[in-house]
Amino acid sequence: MTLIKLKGDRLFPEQIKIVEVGPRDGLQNEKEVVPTLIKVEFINKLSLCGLQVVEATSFVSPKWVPQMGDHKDVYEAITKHRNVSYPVLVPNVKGLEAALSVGVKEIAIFGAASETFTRKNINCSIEESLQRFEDVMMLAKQEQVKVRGYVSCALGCPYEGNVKPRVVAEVAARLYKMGCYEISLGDTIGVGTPGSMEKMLEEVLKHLPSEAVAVHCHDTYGQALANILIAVGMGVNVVDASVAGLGGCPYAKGASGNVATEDVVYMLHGMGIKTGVNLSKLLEAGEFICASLNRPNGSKVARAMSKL
Ligand SMILES: CC(C)(COP(=O)([O-])OP(=O)([O-])OC[C@H]1O[C@@H](n2cnc3c(N)ncnc32)[C@H](O)[C@@H]1OP(=O)([O-])[O-])[C@@H](O)C(=O)NCCC(=O)NCCSC(=O)C[C@@](C)(O)CC(=O)[O-]
Repeated sequence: MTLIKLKGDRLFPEQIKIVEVGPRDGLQNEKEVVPTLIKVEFINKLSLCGLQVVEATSFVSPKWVPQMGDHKDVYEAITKHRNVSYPVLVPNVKGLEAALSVGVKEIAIFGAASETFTRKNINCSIEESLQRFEDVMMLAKQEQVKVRGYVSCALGCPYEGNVKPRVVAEVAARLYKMGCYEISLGDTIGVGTPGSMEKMLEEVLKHLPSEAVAVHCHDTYGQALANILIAVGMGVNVVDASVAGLGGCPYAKGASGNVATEDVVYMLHGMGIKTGVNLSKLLEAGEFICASLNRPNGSKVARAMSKL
C-alpha cells in the first residue's frame, strides 16, 4: 500500500476502496417495501459510479427482514459489471445455497462483538455464530466464493453499552483466520468517537494487517467522518458507506443511516486521496433513490451541491 503524507505526522493511504452498502444496509430497514425494480435501477446506477463494490442484498430469512425477501430477483436482474463485485449478506448455509443458485460470487458473513446483539440479530450466541460461519466458509471455499466478514457493535451495543476492544479483536481474528479476506468493523449505532475508534483499532491491528480491515460507521451521533479520518490515518484503506446516508439496522433501535458515501468521497478527494468514484454520478444515484423513497437526502454534500 502506498502512503502519502499530509500535514502533521500521520501517513494516509494513497487510495481508499469504498464499499457501497446502500442497497442492502440502506434499504433493509425501510418501512415501506421498496419495489424490486427500484432496487435494481438503484444498483445499476451505483455500478456506473466507479465503485468497486456494491453490496446488493441479503440472503436472510424474509420473516426476519422482509425488505430483503426479493434477494434472488434483485441479484438476477442487476447488470453485473466486470470491475464491480456485488457481495450479499449470508447468515448460514441455507442462505449461501440460495445465493449460489443465482450465481453469487461474493458473500459477507456477519457476526458481532456483543452476545445480546448476536442473539437478537441472528438468534444464536457469538460462539454458535462462529461455528455456523465455519460451515458457510467450507462451502464457500469449495464453490470459490469470496467471503468478507462483519463485526457489529465494534464501538458499542444497543443492549449492552460499552464493548471491549479485546472482544472485537477476538471476533475479528476468528473471522480472518477462518478465511474472510477483509473484516468490516461496524459502529452499528454510531456511538463511537475518534478516541474509542483509535483504541479499538489499536487492539484489532495487533491481530490483523491494516489491509484486511474496513470500517463501517453509522452516523447517529455525527461522529462518522471524524472516526473514518482516524481509521484512515491508522492505515485502514477500506471504508463502507451508504449513498444519501440511507440505512439503519432492524435489530439496533434508533440507529440512523451509514455515513453518506458522497460525504466520505468529498472528504477523501479533498485530502488528495483517490477513491475512483465519480462524485457527480454518485450524487445522481443518491437523488434517484431519495426521490423514489420520497425522503430527504441524508448527505450534507449532496444537499449543499444541489443548491449550487
Ligand atoms: C439467521 C436467521 C435465519 C436465524 O433465524 P432462526 O429463526 O433462528 O432460524 P431457523 O434455522 O430456525 O429458521 C427459521 C425459518 O427461517 C428460514 N431460514 C433460515 N435461514 C434462512 C435464510 N438464510 N434465508 C431464508 N430463509 C431462511 C428457515 O427455513 C425457517 O423457515 P420456516 O421453516 O419457518 O418457514 C435469522 O435470524 C436471520 O435471517 N437474521 C438476519 C437478520 C438480519 O439480516 N439483520 C440485519 C443485518 S445488518 C447487521 O447485522 C449489521 C451490519 C452488517 O450492517 C453491520 C453494522 O452496521 O454493524
